[in-house]
Amino acid sequence: MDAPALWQRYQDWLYYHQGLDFYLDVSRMRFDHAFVEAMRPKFEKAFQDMEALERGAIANPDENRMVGHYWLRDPDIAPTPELRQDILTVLEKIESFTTKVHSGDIHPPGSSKFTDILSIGIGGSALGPEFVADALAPNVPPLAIHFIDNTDPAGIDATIAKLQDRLANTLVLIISKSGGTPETRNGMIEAKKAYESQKLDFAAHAVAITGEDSNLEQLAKSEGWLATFPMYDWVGGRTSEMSAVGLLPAALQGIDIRQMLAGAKEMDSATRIHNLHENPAALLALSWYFSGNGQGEKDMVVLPYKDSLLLFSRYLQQLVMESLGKEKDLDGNTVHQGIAVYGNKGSTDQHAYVQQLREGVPNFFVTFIEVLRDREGHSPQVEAGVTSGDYLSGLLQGTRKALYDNQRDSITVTIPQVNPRTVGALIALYDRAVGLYASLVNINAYHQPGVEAGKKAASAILDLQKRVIQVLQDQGEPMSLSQLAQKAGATDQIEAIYKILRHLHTNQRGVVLEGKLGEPSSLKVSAV
Ligand SMILES: O=P(O)(O)OC[C@H]1O[C@H](O)[C@H](O)[C@@H](O)[C@@H]1O
Repeated sequence: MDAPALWQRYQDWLYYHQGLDFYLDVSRMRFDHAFVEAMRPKFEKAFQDMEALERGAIANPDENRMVGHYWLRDPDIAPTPELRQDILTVLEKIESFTTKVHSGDIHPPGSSKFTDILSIGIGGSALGPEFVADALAPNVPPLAIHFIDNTDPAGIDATIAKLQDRLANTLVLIISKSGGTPETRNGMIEAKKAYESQKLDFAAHAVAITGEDSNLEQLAKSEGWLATFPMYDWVGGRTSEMSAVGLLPAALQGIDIRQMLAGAKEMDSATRIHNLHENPAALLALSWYFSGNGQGEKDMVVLPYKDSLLLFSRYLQQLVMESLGKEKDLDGNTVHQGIAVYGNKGSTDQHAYVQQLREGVPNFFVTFIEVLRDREGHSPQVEAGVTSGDYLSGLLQGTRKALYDNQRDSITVTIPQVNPRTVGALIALYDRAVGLYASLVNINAYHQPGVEAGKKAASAILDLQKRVIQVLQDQGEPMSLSQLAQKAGATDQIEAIYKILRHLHTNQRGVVLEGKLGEPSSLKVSAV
């Protein structure tokens, strides 16, 4: 396509939302008129599916649940007055709790104010709060946030060490919808021990955000924690940023959550429109479908050209991959759907892997996220008439062109600046694009059956570890791995036993391995 034709295509497809000052450009996705026409009936169905979902249909049939994250931004569209009231009540509770924490009305036992937050959660109970904190927390927030989002002991130590001197003034948020995720429970137990080691009352510092009647809620109530906030079964973890999961930590950091909700609500209205051309989420879903042939054949590389949006790619990775990565479609056919998502930020990544994007395997499309406002205040010149921000902007345009010239497609999302409204709008845009795309490819975007397999296998390994330790303790003599496996009744799991023992041995957990470590059959194992 020559330059005038490309400029015309750009103008024909440019989407602009006046209220949000938001642009979407899909002109560098090479779909043609025939493709768009062929997709129209599929989109009509997708629009209707989304309408039914918003009206309260069981859009997550496998878990027999409604899908209501859109109601959080506009409680008036909740399907019943009770649900509407629940949403409003929680929002008021978040705001009044936050006001009291900021004023010192709610304070830790030994001092006048909380200064820090330790947020413990994983997956959808971490990625949204982490992204929003990075994107929006003021430089000097009323409370500074820290995260434990794994069961890595060294990672837990590093976070607790940073907080050691301020633990007495740290508010701990335990976030888990199910209230039973082991990584989160482990983080909580370790945090509790850190409090106890300083003779601090953990309960007086702890807040739970969790589903009704979960183990975590029961624990919080029985121990008299500072507060609990509910999570509803109709909000999925990966779409929970606008529930208490995301709003409470954001509000405590001084982020304007009403603006986040307003931006999301505005984008929700814009993405409800039954018209491909006028609906930015539909344009995204159309582009994804085109690029990957409706089968995820190409990866989505997300490149925000703004440091504060770095974690957006990681946030989207869960939203897109956990929602769309499914073995079966809604009719039970095996389809192995999904779109792989990765990315960090531009221009930094241009000095890392963009070489491959330009010249290597053409198995991706890029989404550039452009932010028009460079910074607050004046920019110095780095060359005559040129600022650092001009460079960032030029590098984005240059990469987009260099990729397009080499048959690599891209989408560009443009926002005026990073603020609570635009971040809310971005989250809402992708919520809807994922929902529409799921309808196009006929899958349930709101469950995650595949995650269970790894959890079950991990719990079987921990059971095996207990059995193996018991056998070792009962047995006085050193044994070979195969003898041990036989006595534990697990001859088919000798490799797992070897790995368990190697880990216990390294951590001096009462197991000694003798022999050549790289030759498992030479090893003798005993308890000490
Ligand atoms: O909030 P939780 O119940 O602790 O769940 C935390 C995360 O873990 C699960 O395994 C799911 O795959 C995620 O969708 C979820 O967000």
